[in-house]
Amino acid sequence: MTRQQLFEQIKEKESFLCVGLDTDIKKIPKHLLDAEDPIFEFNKKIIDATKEYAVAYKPNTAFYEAHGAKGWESLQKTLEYIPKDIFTIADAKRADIGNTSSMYARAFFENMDFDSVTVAPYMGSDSVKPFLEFDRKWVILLAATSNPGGLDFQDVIVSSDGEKLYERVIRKSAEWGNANNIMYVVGATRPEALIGIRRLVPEHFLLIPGVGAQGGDLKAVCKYGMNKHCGLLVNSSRGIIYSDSTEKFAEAAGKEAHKIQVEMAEILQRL
Ligand SMILES: O=c1ccn([C@@H]2O[C@H](COP(=O)(O)O)[C@@H](O)[C@H]2O)c(=O)[nH]1
Repeated sequence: MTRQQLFEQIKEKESFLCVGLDTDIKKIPKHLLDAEDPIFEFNKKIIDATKEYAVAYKPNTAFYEAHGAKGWESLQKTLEYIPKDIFTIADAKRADIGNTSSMYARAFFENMDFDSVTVAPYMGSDSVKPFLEFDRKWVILLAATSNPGGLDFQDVIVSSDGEKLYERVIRKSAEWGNANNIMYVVGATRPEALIGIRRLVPEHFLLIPGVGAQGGDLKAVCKYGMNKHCGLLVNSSRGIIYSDSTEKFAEAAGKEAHKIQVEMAEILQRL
């Protein structure tokens, strides 16, 4: 998917909501467990109930990989079920030496046809560049993550002018691609980081996880992170998909997604 197509989705739906499909077999309603593929059944209903409000879906691959070959199958079926005009993110946090990264890229972009994959930057340019060789595909690079331990390394000062490691990651990696093929992950739990990040990459999309279950604040994220085209995809996983554990789970997820979309529409109108 191109940047322009993503802008159009955001405008049309008045939303920059990404629904996280972190589907945990232990948390899905019991009545689905009799289905042949309970994870896919759950995802189908969540997608049906939220697709009007979402511009992106982000399955975290860990929840599928944990089930081996059957889990990969559930992931593939889920990907195929997502409407084609909605942006898809394989949250896999990959990267390795160059030839291995090429294989990861093929797995998510050729074999599975995701629009994007999350990539860990720690191994540097040759580990990231193979992901950038695919037309209309995106790398979403981890920058300032939402978890408390993110501060352990990402905030270490790496130069005499006070540059932090996550800022170095963004500044350097922005030279490997551009705003049409690189996004950055910034946690909603640290909106203050967005001020400096926007100075480094004013035009790039930012993927923001951490609203909902992790307590991040949507308004603060928008205040510091939005650019004139929006430039944000804000993810909520557990806060939406597990808002109810009864047979009405999908309806509840739809309501939760709608509530966030209404808030987003108000913010977008002020742009
Ligand atoms: O910094 C990061 C990077 C990735 N994630 C992922 O996003 C979702 C968040 O789930 P919630 O249930 O909405 O908390 C999950 O897949 C994480 O692995 C993140 O949270 N923070």
